[in-house]
Amino acid sequence: MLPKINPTTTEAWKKLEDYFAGFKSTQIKELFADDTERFQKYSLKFENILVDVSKNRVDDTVRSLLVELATECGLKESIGSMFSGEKINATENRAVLHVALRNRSNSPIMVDGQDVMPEVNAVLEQMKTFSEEIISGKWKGYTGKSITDVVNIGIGGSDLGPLMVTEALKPYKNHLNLHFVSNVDGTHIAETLKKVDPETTLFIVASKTFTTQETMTNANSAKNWFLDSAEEITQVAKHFVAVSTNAEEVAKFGIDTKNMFRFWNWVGGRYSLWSAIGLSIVLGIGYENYIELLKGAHAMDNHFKEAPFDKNIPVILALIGIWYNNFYGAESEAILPYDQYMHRFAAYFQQGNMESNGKYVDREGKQVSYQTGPIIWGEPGTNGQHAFYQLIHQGTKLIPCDFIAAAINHNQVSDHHPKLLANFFAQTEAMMVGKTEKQVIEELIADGKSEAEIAELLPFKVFLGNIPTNSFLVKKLTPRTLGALIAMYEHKIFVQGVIWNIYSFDQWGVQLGKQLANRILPELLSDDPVIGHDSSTNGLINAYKEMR
Ligand SMILES: O=P(O)(O)OC[C@H]1O[C@@H](O)[C@H](O)[C@@H](O)[C@@H]1O
Repeated sequence: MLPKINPTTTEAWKKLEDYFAGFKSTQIKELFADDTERFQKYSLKFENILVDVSKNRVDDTVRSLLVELATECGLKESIGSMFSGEKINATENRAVLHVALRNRSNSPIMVDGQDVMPEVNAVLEQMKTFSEEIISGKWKGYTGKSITDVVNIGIGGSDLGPLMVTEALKPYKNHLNLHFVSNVDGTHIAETLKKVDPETTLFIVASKTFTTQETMTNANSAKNWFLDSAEEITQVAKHFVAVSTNAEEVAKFGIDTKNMFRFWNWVGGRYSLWSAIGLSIVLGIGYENYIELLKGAHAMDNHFKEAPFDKNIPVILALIGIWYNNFYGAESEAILPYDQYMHRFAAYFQQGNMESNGKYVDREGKQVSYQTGPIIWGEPGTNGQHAFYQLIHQGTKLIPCDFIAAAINHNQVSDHHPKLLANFFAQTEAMMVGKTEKQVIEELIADGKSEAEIAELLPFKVFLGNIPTNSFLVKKLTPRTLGALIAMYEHKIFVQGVIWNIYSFDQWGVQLGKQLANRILPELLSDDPVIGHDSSTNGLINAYKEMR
């Protein structure tokens, strides 16, 4: 079980607070000036991934106190508890074992006295056989044609993971066209159905619970659309498969449970791309590439389990995040991949982080007195540079940024890649060094500005700098590398949750909106005026009824 330690009561927290008082205005560039070895000391290597954390407001004392904090908060024991299948998701009484799904060394992992690995491997085998039939064209639709298009219908973790990964690994894609439908807005399914042919389309209904309103609504609409052409209900079996933990609901929907790929309640929705929820990934890039993704994640799992905290990449990243979140008061973190294929990566970890660590109640059931999970956001570079970087450089908020790029681009188009990377390196440097008054004056003189003009423009052109960044430079974005990167961020989230003394694997916060929507839906369908809510909600609903 996870310990219940309020981090602010630890010795390390108090030492960090004391140290922070004297350290807080330290400039990162001064830390470099004081130590020519800083890059070597503050960068870590994992396979083909270089993680440079040297451009942070962290010195040796901060790093060792943060490591002390992790130790005092019982991180070592907590990692052991997760990997050994203890029910660390206490509010749902479940183990947390996405690591078992990618446990390529196959060592036994026990839940309730039973090794889960044989079942994990059996589902992988089922995914392999099925995907080979679809990809090779052996699997035929109801008119005898092979499948050309796959539509994944899911939302949240049952959508974002497969979508992000299949976009990131597009260079590994086969001939199948992948589509993802998540939003209950009819536009999403309608626009997708315009692009596909019922004779050659496979629908994957991906839902852990198989009760999610959006997914079931989209799945029913897809089934009705299909039956408009196919007419025979038995033909659904050739075009609809399910991925779920809920066999009963799958059968009720009309999908034969032999066309169901199962997973288990110890897989959290936002950690499920490693489970059968990854079926659309397997179909899109082939089984072997999917296994490479799992292997990369497994290698990162082993690093996380075994490396000492001061050399442990997810641990160091988590601790640096806590330093900014809890001591500097930073409210958000930006994830900025300089890789167009990774354009959904920030969105994916927005759910990963914010659903996991967006909690105000600690593991004792008490309201916390300190900040927990940060707001996560981001877009691919260089687009962000021409949109929101202004605020990062010269706004009033501290935004620590993660920069991710590959040394080798999958598309070697003239000099695009050196230009992309020049921007990557330039931004992390600019964020750290800023631009002093002296530099601005020199530039303005060189531009031929008068003294009066210089005095007027000067304050607007100064950059304070000292904005912290982590840089992740990978050799090439392969399935294995992507797997390792995803696992790295997952474990960072876990470490932070352990230290903040919260439960990272439930998501009760999404329930209230669902409950209220279920109450309002029948009100929208009737013609009677609505009076049971506050005056704003009543007013909006009644106005909607008049407008429609
Ligand atoms: O896979 P399901 O059961 O349809 O759930 C989809 C999503 O539903 C949301 O309500 C949950 O907050 C997510 O964690 C989950 O991924």
